[in-house]
Order: sequence, then structure tokens, then C-alpha cells
Amino acid sequence: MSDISAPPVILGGEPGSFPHSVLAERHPAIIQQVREAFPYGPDIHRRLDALLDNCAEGVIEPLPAGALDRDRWRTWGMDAYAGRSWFDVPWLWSESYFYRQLLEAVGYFGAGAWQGIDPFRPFKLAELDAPETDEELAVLDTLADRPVDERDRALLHGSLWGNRADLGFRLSDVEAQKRAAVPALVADDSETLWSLLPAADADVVADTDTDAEVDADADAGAEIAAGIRQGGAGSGTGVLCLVADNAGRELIPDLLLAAHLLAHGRCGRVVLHVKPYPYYVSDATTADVVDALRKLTAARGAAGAYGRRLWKAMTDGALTVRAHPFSAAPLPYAAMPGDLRAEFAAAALTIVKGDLNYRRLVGDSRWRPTTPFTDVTAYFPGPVAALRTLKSDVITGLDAATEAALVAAEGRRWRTAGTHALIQVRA
Ligand SMILES: O=P(O)(O)OC[C@H]1O[C@](O)(CO)[C@@H](O)[C@@H]1O
Repeated sequence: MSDISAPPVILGGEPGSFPHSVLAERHPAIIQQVREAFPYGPDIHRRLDALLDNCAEGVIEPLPAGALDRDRWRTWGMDAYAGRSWFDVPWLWSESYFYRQLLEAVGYFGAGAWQGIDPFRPFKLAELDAPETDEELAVLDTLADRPVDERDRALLHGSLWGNRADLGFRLSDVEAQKRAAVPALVADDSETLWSLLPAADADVVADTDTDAEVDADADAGAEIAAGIRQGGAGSGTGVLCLVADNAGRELIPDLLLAAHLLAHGRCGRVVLHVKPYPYYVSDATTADVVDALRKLTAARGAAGAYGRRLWKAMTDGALTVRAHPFSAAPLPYAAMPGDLRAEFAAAALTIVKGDLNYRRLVGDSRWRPTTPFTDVTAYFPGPVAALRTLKSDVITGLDAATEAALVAAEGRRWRTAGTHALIQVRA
């Protein structure tokens, strides 16, 4: 193993740096958006004001004595960081704690009327209902009769590029969606990824049924069951852990990929890891999975067929949703607890989605970009793949020529603009 002694962790304190802008500009903007999205009463407005002041000038305050997860946050570093500036502690920690404090302010965990009300839900639903989402779903009809390896690639890339759909990112960077994505990946280990899963059963019929076919089927239940039997036709019995990132336009392609892998026997079961509570604006929770499935099942054409198949997969256990508390921890995955470690160890492959999960996977440190990804993820208990669009400074696993070309063309911008993407795998 080459040099993996971790370089300094990224802090948010350097004015002009990307992390600093997230703490100083994005977080106040998010407070404002949330405030405007609900008719909260005066108490919540006061608490949001206090959080706004606290983020700008104050020091990190501990969670209130009655908070149910207070002890957990103490083990995650709250005692060490309370009393210090938001800008002086690890950025991963302060950014994560901001979302926990925002939920505190809006009464998400309280005993009152706002308990359990996701402050980001209006933004997530608006995205799910956007015409762009329907356009993306309609593309599935054109894939239905393509060879399976073409569908493999299309659905993997759909899941990868779905990671551009990140509401927190767009809140602070309204131009983000307009910038063209650069299709060439900065690292592409997709062949290794496919090699970790049993070969697709090529005899399996296309995993999409058109509405016409569904209508022709007198018994919709039989159609759904047939879809699942197709899923059983391949040879894969292994578990695929899919560590989700954003809801809506990222989660839908993630679910489509899961359905495709199940349908072609490339795994026997998918465990979808989501956040236990609203986080980083658009991160997916169980409620968001249900919304995405409803969206799919209500769609026409191939998308609807995928939706029905996924719904059935959930009810019969082929697709399970998991909301482990550590999924919203302010810590790298290297610090994961034993039960989660055992789950990932037992999986044939864990696919980790998105920028935040990448930061947690490799450690939110100032790595040299050419530090091997396989070295920094050597601690991970099983084969792991990262699918990520680049939205923060951390990067590993580049070859020197790629790094040099990116720097020559864009300076540091390629790291945070959300225009580049990667697929990295440690087998
Ligand atoms: O939804 P994603 O891909 O995890 O992106 C969220 C990322 O956005 C950021 O806020 C930076 O843009 C990071 O802090 C975080 O890693």
C-alpha cells in the first residue's frame, strides 16, 4: 500500500475557499428558503433567527438536554466541538451539524405539531413534479429494446449523472444546472464494477413493459408477478448495498438501476441505504423513496412498469430500505459502527452515491489527487464503488495526466463545479 497517511482534514475557515462559502453563504440561504416554504409560527421564526446569528458569529452549541440523539452526537464529537467556531472544526462535521440544528429549530424532533415535517419536502416534490423528470422517464421507452449491456451502461450513467440533481448545491449555485456536463469521466472503473457482479442473464426479456402490453394483460397482478419472475431468472444471489444520496431526480435513476440489476440476476437483493431524517436539503429518506415509487408507478410506458416491479420488489423483500443512524453521521465511513461494517462486509458490492458520501468514504482531507482510491478505501469491509459528480474539493485516484489536464484547463474549478464525474472501484 502506498502513502495513505491522511493529510490535514478540510476546515471551513479559509475565506474565499469553497467550504467557507458553504458555511457563510449557503447555510444562511437555506435557512431563508426553509423559512419561506412553511407558515411557521413565531417560535420557529425566532429559533431560525437564532440559528442564523449563531452560524454567522456564534460558536457551536450543544443539542438541548432532552434531544433523543444527544448521546449519539456526543459520541460523534459534539462535546469536543461545542464552544468552538463553526469555521474552526472539520467542515464535514460543521456542515452536518448545521442540518441537525436546522431540524431542531423547525421542531422536527420536538413534541409539537411540526414533528416529523420535512422542511425540504416542498423543494423535493417540486423537483419530482418538474417536466424534466418526466422527460427523463420517457427516455426509458427508447431503451426497452436495446441490448442488455447497453442498458447496463445507460442505467449506470443515469444513476451517476443523477447526482448532479442536488438541491443544496443549486441553492448556492443557481448556474449549476446550466453548465454543461463533461461526459468524459475523470476516472472510470466501470469495467471492474461490472466484473464484481454475475453476468447478466441475456435471455431475460427486456425489463420494461410498455403500457400497451400492460393494458393487453387482463390481470395487472400477473404482469407484475411476471416482472419479478424475470428478476429471479438470473444467477445472482448476492446482496447489493446502494448507499443513496439525493431524492427525486437522483433517486429515481438509482431505483431504476436497482430494478435492472435485480431483473437481470446481477444480484439477488438490493439494500437501499437512505438517511434517517432530512439532511443536506435533498438527501433521500424513506418518505422520499415512497414518493419516487409513486411517481414511477403513476408514469406511463416503461417507467410505470419499472415502478410496479420496484413496488413488488419492496413488498417481497428483494428491495429493502435501510435508514441507519450512521448514514447521517458527521464522520467518515472509516469510523462506521460494527453492525454497518458487517452489512457492507456481507455485500457482493456496495455502491456509494454522491459527493458527500465520497467525502465520507475517502475521508474529507486534502488528499493529493493521485493518491490511489484503492488505498484510501482499503479499510472498507467489502468491494466498494463510488459514483459521484464532483462538487467539493476532495479527490483521489486520478492519474497524473488527467489531473494535469484538468488543472491546465480549469484551475481548481473542476473540483467543485458539478460538471465532472467519476466511477471508482475498489474490488
Ligand atoms: O448531494 P451530494 O452529491 O452529496 O452533494 C452534497 C455536497 O454538496 C456540498 O454541500 C458541496 O457542494 C458538499 O458539502 C456536499 O458534499
